[in-house]
Amino acid sequence: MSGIVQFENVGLRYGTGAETLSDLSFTLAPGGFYFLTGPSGAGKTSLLKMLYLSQRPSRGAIRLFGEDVVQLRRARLPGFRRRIGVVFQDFRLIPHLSAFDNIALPLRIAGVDERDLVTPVREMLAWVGLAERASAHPPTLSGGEQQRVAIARAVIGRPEILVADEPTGNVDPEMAARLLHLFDALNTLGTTIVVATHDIHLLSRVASANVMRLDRGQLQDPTGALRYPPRAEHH
Ligand SMILES: Nc1ncnc2c1ncn2[C@@H]1O[C@H](COP(=O)(O)OP(=O)(O)OP(=O)(O)O)[C@@H](O)[C@H]1O
Repeated sequence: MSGIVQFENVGLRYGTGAETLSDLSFTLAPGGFYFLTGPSGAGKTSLLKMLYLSQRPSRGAIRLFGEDVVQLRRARLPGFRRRIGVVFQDFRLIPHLSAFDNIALPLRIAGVDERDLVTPVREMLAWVGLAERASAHPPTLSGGEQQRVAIARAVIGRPEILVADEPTGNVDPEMAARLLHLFDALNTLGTTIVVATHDIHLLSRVASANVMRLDRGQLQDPTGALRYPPRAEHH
């Protein structure tokens, strides 16, 4: 079955304790919008880490873009990671770079000419409501402002997959709706979106979204829609 992300019987165990995640089997369709929800400690962040290749599973198979990534050679990891935008729960901004330069980073790494990156970075700053804060450094920004810089940095390179861990945890409901609209717009352009959130109000805001629910380390998928998606969505 074709999917941009495929998990098959994936389990994750930290150390020698019980499995944190067990028997995860699901397929994400290219161009889909997915929410990952579940109680605190259910394993949402752990699942996302395996998805963006910062954590190997203890068992099972993971394929991204049709390729097995569990046995991937280290040298090939950066090539895969470039195709995935990540909004980390703790932002991971570079403190000595301005908001502008943090957001420009993926474009600079991709070799985009300096003249060509000013407009997209400024547009992205405006999108997340930080046009006036372009030269501010992360330590001088509020939590919500840092979160918005992190989101702008994750989406500016138009990644094929966007993974966001609680991306609206530090902003008010109005800004949360605006950020979700940004994800929706990116989704319309073809990016597959995976958003982990506690916030059940967010879930109803994207009409086409699928909801994946984690509980005690297992994915609740009563309809089987995740394991056997009806078809890829086209926009
Ligand atoms: N690096 C690690 N080493 C050991 N245990 C870990 C590690 N990371 C997470 N855990 C444990 O795995 C479980 C799931 O954590 P995880 O952060 O994935 O949950 P979560 O659903 O994202 O929670 P939250 O919504 O509170 O962020 C927790 O019991 C946590 O203590």
